Amino acid sequence: GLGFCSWKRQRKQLLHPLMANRSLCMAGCSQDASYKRLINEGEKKTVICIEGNIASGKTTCLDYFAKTTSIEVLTEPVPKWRNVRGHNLLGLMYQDSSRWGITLQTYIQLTMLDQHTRPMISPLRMMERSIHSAKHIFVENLYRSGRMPEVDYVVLTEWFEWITKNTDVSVDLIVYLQTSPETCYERLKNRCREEEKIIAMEYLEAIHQLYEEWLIKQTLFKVPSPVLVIPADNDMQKMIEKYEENRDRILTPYNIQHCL
Ligand SMILES: Nc1ncnc2c1ncn2[C@@H]1O[C@H](COP(=O)(O)OP(=O)(O)O)[C@@H](O)[C@H]1O
Ligand SMILES: Nc1ccn([C@H]2C[C@H](O)[C@@H](COP(=O)(O)O)O2)c(=O)n1
Repeated sequence: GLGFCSWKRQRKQLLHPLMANRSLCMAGCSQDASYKRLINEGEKKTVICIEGNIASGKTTCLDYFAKTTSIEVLTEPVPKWRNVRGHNLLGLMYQDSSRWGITLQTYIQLTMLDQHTRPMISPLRMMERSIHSAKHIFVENLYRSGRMPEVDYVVLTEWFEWITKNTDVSVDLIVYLQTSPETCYERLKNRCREEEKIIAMEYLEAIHQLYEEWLIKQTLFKVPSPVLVIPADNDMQKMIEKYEENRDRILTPYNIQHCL
């Protein structure tokens, strides 16, 4: 019928050395989500999310693919987070995360929903992060570290669950730029974003641990798609080589490759 992969083919993907383990349930969820999009829009569209710690090189990676392909590239809407009708939510959050963490994350959830659901202008969309990592990494970290009250966490969770059930925020492939927190710390200092000057090594370590639990160990929350892991501690030249080596795997996710 629609040409989706069989379970057998989905499972073969586990054999690729760069692919992180994934549960059987995930494969089903991914199929359902893709199916929903296909029904809704009449043609297959593919969404690839670039994930990784703060300053791991996601924007740089997206810029590279934006320059070398004709796909649609959506960077994280950080400018919006820095200026919501004159309010800098990112700055407020870093000044006082217990007070403003919930405010920032509520707005990030909205802006990521907007990114996921806006009409696609090309058959292939590459996004920086996703509504999934906003919830499973950043909200989770605020809650676990005692900087988000349980009542705020459960309200955000209810919103997130409603969104994932009732809208199409599906993802076909997660590309995880896997870095050490030390590398991110160095890159963060070089990037020198004003609001982030306060970020300590411990914060990057906590985000790193959550990413590893979510995408590598797959023990945190359900992963919404297959995961391609690209070690990303290397210099720019080496990273470009890795992007080229993985170009086909990134731009033609396995479940799409075998079903067209
Ligand atoms: N492979 C790399 N080696 C050294 N510096 C890098 C590399 N990739 C990105 N950078 C630099 O590190 C900083 C963070 O990169 P960026 O792409 O903005 O990360 P992210 O979008 O993940 O936060 C930027 O100043 C960028 O120029
Ligand atoms: N859900 C999120 C997403 C991002 N942030 C913060 C982390 C960074 O300071 C900034 C942008 O992230 P980057 O692209 O540099 O990795 O936004 C957050 O607090 N919550």
